[in-house]
Amino acid sequence: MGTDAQHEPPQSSSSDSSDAGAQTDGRMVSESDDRSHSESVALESRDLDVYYGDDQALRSIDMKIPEGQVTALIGPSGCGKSTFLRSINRMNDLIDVARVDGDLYFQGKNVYDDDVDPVALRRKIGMVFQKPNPFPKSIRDNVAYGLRVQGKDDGDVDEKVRTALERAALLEEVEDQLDSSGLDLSGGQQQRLCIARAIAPDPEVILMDEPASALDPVATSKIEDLIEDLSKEYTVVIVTHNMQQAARISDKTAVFLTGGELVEFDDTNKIFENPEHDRVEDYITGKFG
Ligand SMILES: Nc1ncnc2c1ncn2[C@@H]1O[C@H](COP(=O)(O)OP(=O)(O)OP(=O)(O)O)[C@@H](O)[C@H]1O
Repeated sequence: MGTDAQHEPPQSSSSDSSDAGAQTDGRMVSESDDRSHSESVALESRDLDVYYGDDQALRSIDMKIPEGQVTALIGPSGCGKSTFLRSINRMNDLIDVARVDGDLYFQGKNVYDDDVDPVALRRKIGMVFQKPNPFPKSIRDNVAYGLRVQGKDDGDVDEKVRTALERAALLEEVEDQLDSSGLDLSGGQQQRLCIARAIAPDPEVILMDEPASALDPVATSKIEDLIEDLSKEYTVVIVTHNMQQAARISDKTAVFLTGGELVEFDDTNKIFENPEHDRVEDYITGKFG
């Protein structure tokens, strides 16, 4: 990372919620938008490129992801949505051929700086995957695992496990079976268990890669309600193939198109009702993708 003015780190996203009407994403935030009152930046990518070997998957991505909101990443298959999501908490580090250029700021710090510990980073930026992947352990131990890896498993583990299950809208359904295997739950319950595991260590950000795509409509609807709830406490970034889902649950939408380009990023209503780019309109209206 350079030290010139162009590469000055952004101000850390404080919890200051007093700057309603402040400039964000180059636009004035309307005071009439309820959620904009607390719109500070949680994550910011600058000129982010990602390569797999010689193939470039993302091209010069600049994006400011607001704190305490749901940001949806949409676009056709292979356009780089998951790659971008994984670059936020350095999951791409686990792919041998992946290489990242550019900056990704979280709390005012470039997560690609040499002194950042990716494991510690992932405790603050949790992740939920497409396929529910509970451990072959009890429900309690699945959630407690999230605490254990953060060394927060002292004292009131049970209380913390219950709190996480409650936040994940699962407690009521599993209260009497905390010692049963997580694998015995339905797909939708397993996904909420994975969400409970991700939020147990109290992260700041939750990344979700198509978290409902393997679920039936009822389970999907529960996950969508949960995501909206979670955004009251966490910043949520979600990859989805389902445009109706993006329109229903997100505050901001980023549209990636083939070639790994971020074509448009704006309020979800604007993207779906009046996008700036014809290519985005074509995608939204199903002309391709
Ligand atoms: N582990 C990998 N090794 C090599 N190339 C990869 C790897 N993961 C992704 N790619 C390539 O990077 C590009 C972007 O993939 P990515 O999975 O990020 O897209 P996506 O928009 O999430 O796609 P989908 O909607 O199908 O999941 C694709 O061309 C893909 O083939």
